[in-house]
Amino acid sequence: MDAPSKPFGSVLMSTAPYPRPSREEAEAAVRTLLAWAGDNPNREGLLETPARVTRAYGELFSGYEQDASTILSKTFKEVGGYDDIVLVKDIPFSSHCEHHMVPFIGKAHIAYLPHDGVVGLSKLARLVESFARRLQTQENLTAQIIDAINEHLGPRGAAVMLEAEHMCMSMRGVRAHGASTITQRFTGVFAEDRHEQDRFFAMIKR
Ligand SMILES: Nc1nc2c(ncn2[C@@H]2O[C@H](COP(=O)(O)OP(=O)(O)OP(=O)(O)O)[C@@H](O)[C@H]2O)c(=O)[nH]1
Ligand SMILES: [Zn+2]
Repeated sequence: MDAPSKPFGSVLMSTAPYPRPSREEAEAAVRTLLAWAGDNPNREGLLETPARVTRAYGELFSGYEQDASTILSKTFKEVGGYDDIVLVKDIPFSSHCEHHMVPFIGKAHIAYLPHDGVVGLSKLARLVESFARRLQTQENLTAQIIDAINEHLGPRGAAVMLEAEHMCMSMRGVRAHGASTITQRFTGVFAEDRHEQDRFFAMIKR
C-alpha cells in the first residue's frame, strides 16, 4: 500500500484544536447515528433525543472546561504539623474510553505526602472528575491525575491507583463481564521507597 500523501498524513496526526461544531450540527450528527443504529430519528420517541444527547455530552465531557490549577489553587497550612500520608480512597468516577466512546466506571485512590500544606479533600475528587469527564484511556487518566498533584502541590510523594470496568470490554467485543482493570502510578517517596508503597497498599485494603 502506498504511504499516505503528506497533507493527508499531517491532518491525521494533527493535534491542533479542531473547530467546534454548532449545536445544530451536533444534533444532526446524533440523528445520523440514530439512523445508523437502524432506528428512525423522526419517530416520536426519538424527536427530542438529539437535543438531549448534546446536552448530556455537555455534562459528560465537561472536563475539557476545567483546569487542575484552579481546582488545586487553595492549600491549608494550619494542620498541626501533620506530615504523614493523606489518602482519599474509593473516589467514584465514570469516564469514556476514547476508542469506543463507551463508559468505564470505577474507583480512584489518591495519596500524597504533604510538603507545604494540604489541599481540601473534596478537591482531589474534583480533580478526578475534571480528567474523567473527557475521552480517556485509563492509563492517561492515571497519569494526568498524578502529574497535576505533583505540579500544583509539590508533595514529597504521590500515589494514584484506579480500578475500573470498561463497558467496551463487557457489553461488546470480548464480553468479559466483570473484568476489572487496575492502573497505578507512584512518584517521589512512593516511587523510591518500597515501604511507603506498602503503607499505601495497606491503607487501601483496610
Ligand atoms: N490500554 C487501554 N486500552 C483500552 C482502554 N479502553 C479500551 N481499551 C482497548 O482499546 C482496544 C481497541 O482495540 P481495537 O482492536 O483498535 O478495537 P476493537 O476492534 O473494537 O477491539 P475489541 O474491543 O477487541 O473488539 C481494545 O482492546 C479495548 O479493550 C484503556 O483505557 N486503556
Ligand atoms: Zn473502549
